[in-house]
Amino acid sequence: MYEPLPHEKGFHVSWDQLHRDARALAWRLDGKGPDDGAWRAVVAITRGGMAPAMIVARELDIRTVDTISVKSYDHQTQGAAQILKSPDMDIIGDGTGILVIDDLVDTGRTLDVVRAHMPKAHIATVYAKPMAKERVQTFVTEVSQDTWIFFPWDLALQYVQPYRGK
Ligand SMILES: O=P(O)(O)OC[C@H]1O[C@H](OP(=O)(O)OP(=O)(O)O)[C@H](O)[C@@H]1O
Ligand code: HPA
Ligand SMILES: [Mg+2]
Repeated sequence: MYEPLPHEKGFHVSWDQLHRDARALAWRLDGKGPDDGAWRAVVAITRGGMAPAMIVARELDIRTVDTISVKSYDHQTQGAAQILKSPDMDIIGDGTGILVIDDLVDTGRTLDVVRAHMPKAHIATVYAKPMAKERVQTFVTEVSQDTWIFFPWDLALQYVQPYRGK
């Protein structure tokens, strides 16, 4: 039975930060595709990879965008990763020239499933935890394994008590 990792720290990412970090990811990927440096298509790993994939596709002028739907978590509890929907394999082929984008890699279980589907794809994430960062060819920011990343689509502005007083 899988024991959830102890997430002692929280890393809260705003929309602005996510946008900056996804643009930094695009910058690292620019011109790094096979042959002439171009990428054939972007595949977003839903759902968390969709916003970063859109930003990367926009920056790199990639118009062919598909999705692979993988589910492995219910809130912070991990189960077996399963593919709920595949991309168009006529376009993807073995993955050569395909840029697969996700928001983060944690244990790497999601990417293992994706990699088996597209062995030659280039996998990139915005954030990476040390346990499985080698499963990703390109990422922007590393956070410790005991950090839970909170993405802007899971957050809302709210009042907080000042450190002192009520
Ligand atoms: O490296 P792993 O341990 O597999 O974890 C990383 C994956 O977990 C989250 O997705 P989740 O399954 O929660 O679905 P979501 O993207 O729809 O929120 C996250 O978006 C990554 O895809
Ligand atoms: O740190 C995380 N944040 C959000 N979703 C996740 N899925 C696996 N790890 C994480
Ligand atoms: Mg996900």
